[in-house]
Amino acid sequence: MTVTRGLEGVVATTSSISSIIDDTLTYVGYNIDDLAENASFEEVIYLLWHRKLPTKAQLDELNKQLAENAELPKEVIEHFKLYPIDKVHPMGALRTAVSLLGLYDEEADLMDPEANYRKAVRLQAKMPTLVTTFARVRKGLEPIAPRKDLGIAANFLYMLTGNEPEPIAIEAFNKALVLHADHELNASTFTARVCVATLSDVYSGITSAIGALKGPLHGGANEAVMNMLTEIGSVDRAESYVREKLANKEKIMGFGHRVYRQGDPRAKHLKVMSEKLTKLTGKPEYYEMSTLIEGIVTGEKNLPPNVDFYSASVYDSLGIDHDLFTPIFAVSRVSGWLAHILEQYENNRLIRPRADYTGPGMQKYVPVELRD
Ligand SMILES: CC(=O)SCCNC(=O)CCNC(=O)[C@H](O)C(C)(C)COP(=O)(O)OP(=O)(O)OC[C@H]1O[C@@H](n2cnc3c(N)ncnc32)[C@H](O)[C@@H]1OP(=O)(O)O
Ligand SMILES: O=C([O-])CC(=O)C(=O)O
Repeated sequence: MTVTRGLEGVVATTSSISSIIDDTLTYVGYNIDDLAENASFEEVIYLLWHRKLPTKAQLDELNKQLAENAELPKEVIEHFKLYPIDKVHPMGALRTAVSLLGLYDEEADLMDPEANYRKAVRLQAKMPTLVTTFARVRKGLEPIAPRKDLGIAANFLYMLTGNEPEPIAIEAFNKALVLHADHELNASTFTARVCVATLSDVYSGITSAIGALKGPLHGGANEAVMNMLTEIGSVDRAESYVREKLANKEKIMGFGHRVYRQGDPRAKHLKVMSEKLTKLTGKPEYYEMSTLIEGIVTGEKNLPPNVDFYSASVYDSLGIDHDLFTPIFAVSRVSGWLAHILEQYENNRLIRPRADYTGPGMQKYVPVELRD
């Protein structure tokens, strides 16, 4: 048996959702650069789920469905209040809450394609509300209900604070949502597909995917980047900090990628937003620190920044708590996970690879009282 560690380079499925070819990322053939500059997150959701951009009427209909489904069952809000709030990471809360949502969805185990699509709409609609509601409940604040007249980016920021966000904040947040929406067969998407390939339900698939995204080698890296910037604290400390880490063979969060070699095409959009927003909010040092770190890591290790690196200072500039960064990734990526889950159901085969056994050879069972 040949083992490919971490399944690097292994092609495990066909998919018509997104592609990474020669370091270029496309969603259904649309270059991510084009989408980041021009598209709303809702248009991208439609694109991923239907493999075409919506007409105005189709987009209006999707927006209406999302708005109608954004409120949470009151039981889920009450459940948040039972969590050991000061010990719970919001990704753990989100993973649990999505699983709980499944219990209140009468169609949870209904397997026909229309029912699965309806569940996709309901889950996508509720993800921002789950994150913002938990963020408020844990601070002892009243949850703020979603508004029907706001898109997902504006609504998220509104539900978090109760204030209507500035246009620049909506633009930045929408761009981040567009950039994180899908990424071929990344670890969390693969997890979702493995789960539903057993013909398990959509909620189980998304719950599993959230668990995989949480890790710091994947979506959890954006929070880890912010922790690093906070720990460094000032621009003059950045160089020695990073050089010491590299000398100790420690990883610098937000750098490197399993697939990209020349660089992650999403990072440059977030870098531009980070420069703009950190200046506007009077915290340019986070951008300056980031560019300095980028120069060192790229120079020393030839590792360019990935999507998580500049998203950290963007979200921080928007006044968002650092442990909500990865849940925000999930608010966006759930669109891709759902697209992949629906695609998996359409042409399903159980995903079950093999392991090359390296344990002991055949052994004889010895009763417990005779064992040394
Ligand atoms: C949305 C996303 O999921 S994007 C990725 C987010 N994750 C991070 O930013 C965490 C930091 N980055 C990493 O851990 C890795 O680059 C990964 C997990 C993203 C990709 O990893 P892989 O392709 O498996 O590379 P692997 O971890 O085997 O590293 C290969 C070599 O590069 C080094 N390397 C990789 N990333 C980094 C890094 N961020 N900092 C320093 N060195 C690194 C490794 O130490 C290793 O060196 P060695 O060969 O001397 O032992
Ligand atoms: O593709 C990957 O391995 C990780 C990544 O960048 C993503 O999920 O956006």
